[in-house]
Amino acid sequence: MDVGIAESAADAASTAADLIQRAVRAKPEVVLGLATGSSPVGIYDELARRLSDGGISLAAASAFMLDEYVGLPPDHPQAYRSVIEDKFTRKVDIDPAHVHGPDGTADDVEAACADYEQAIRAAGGIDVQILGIGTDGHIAFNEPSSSLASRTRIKTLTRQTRIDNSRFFDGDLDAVPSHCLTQGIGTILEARQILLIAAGSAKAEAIRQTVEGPVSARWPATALQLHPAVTVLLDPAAASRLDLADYYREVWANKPEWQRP
Ligand SMILES: N[C@@H]1[C@@H](O)[C@H](O)[C@@H](COP(=O)(O)O)O[C@@H]1O
Repeated sequence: MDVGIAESAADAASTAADLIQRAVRAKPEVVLGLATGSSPVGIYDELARRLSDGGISLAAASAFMLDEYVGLPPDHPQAYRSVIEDKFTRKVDIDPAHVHGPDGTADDVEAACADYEQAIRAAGGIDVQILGIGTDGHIAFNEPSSSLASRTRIKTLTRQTRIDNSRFFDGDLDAVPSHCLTQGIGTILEARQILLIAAGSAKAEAIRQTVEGPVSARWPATALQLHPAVTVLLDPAAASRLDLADYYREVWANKPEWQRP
């Protein structure tokens, strides 16, 4: 795991955009894995800025979202399909027909999840998966106790996650759906490269567990320790509980040019 502790959340987002820009230049038909939530918004803004500067084009790219609420119509402002359009895809030149998400309105949930897995495979797999992290250590919506081998499926959200996300529903906990469709941890681990971004002290414990804790379904993001190409980009507050922060800073500062994101 590469752990980068930036001076600020904005710097972390800019470093993440560097990594994605490099991947897009190497493969214009890159397949991106998109996360919702507030954490990746800085990355999306930075990519949009670079696009308008001519530094990047996503015209040949495609994308797969991590997860979706069950029961919200796709045009609901908090449906992840709408959120990703608002925060990212409408600002860049990616073809909207090439942006995919799990179907949270499907009658046959199992078939919808199997179809989603098949669509990812048919696209050749995800090249760069962007991740945030929940305060309880979830990635996508893989809540604690999720199988580390799980595939796309329906999950029940924890009360903590619904409380955390109620800020997007005017603070109304009852308005936050109780279920979601989410890529599984096994699905996420098949991405070729994974980029997790976190900021703020509320994420510090989840980050400590993710980077330094034992691999355990109690903290689902710890499964990322099993992946060979993970970059974790943090602001100082999110990194504040790491025992080995000085070591990570030293490693990052001394990376040879070819190893830099
Ligand atoms: N399903 C999403 C996750 O993909 C996201 O990483 C996480 C953190 O959200 P935020 O970045 O807003 O803190 O919560 C949501 O519930």
